[in-house]
Amino acid sequence: MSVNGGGPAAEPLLEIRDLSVVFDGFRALDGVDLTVAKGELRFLIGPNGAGKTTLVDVITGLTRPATGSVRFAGAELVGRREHEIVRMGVGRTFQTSVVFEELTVVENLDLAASFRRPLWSLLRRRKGVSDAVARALEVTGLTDLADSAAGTLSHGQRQWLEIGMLIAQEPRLLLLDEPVAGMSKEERARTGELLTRIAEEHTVIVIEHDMDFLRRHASVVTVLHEGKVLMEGSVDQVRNDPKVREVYLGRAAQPVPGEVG
Ligand SMILES: Nc1ncnc2c1ncn2[C@@H]1O[C@H](COP(=O)(O)OP(=O)(O)OP(=O)(O)O)[C@@H](O)[C@H]1O
Repeated sequence: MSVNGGGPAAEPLLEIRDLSVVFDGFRALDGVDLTVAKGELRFLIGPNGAGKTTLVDVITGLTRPATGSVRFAGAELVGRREHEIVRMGVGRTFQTSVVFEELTVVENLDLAASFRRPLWSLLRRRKGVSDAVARALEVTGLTDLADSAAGTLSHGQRQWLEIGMLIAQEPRLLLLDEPVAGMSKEERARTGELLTRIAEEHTVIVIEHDMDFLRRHASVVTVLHEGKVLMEGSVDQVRNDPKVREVYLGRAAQPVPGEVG
């Protein structure tokens, strides 16, 4: 389905075709097709167990699919190791924190940045912070906290640091898993601005359940359900789609998109 108003098709960065993942006979993903254009900020939603995390796990090389292909900037990712995929420019956040509490904000960013740097450049003495670290500090708004220990940050600041650690690796594609979970209203608003800023220079895929956040910040939304793409469209199209409403209404514990936020 075209969701960009019929204009010239943007250059695809991620092209997923016929992707299936089977766990002990159970199809966690079942023939998923997904195309994300360069520079897009794409939201991925779906009820619990829809396959969102599994999809990100396949893109990042953590899980091997039974069938299908994942092409990133024209190169096949299926069959590659996780660290190789990171080096190719795909970064992700995890639901569990990867921040070193006793290190400062800038030290955490520097460590993350060094992950993609060739060994010879690590052996050279560097003065001050690298461009990638300086940019990550600026984009996340953490410059004033650069020398604070990560362990002293608030929950929101810590989430921004994790996003900053990804940016410091200068990925072309960022995959963020529920970046506003547990955040205050102000922190959510700041995170929305942060994502919009990041999407100016990167392609971003965000798994997010928070409908209020989606209404404010999402443009294109892909809905997964039982391992399949149920639909793709604008927030309004998704909210008004009878199939999507049924999927969410069928699960009393989850809000219908757009009605509870
Ligand atoms: N390693 C695994 N072994 C067996 N089943 C798994 C494994 N990982 C995921 N699953 C199953 O695959 C389905 C999809 O899980 P997944 O975590 O991708 O869903 P999700 O959309 O991310 O859900 P949530 O919103 O709850 O995180 C679920 O039914 C889950 O139980």
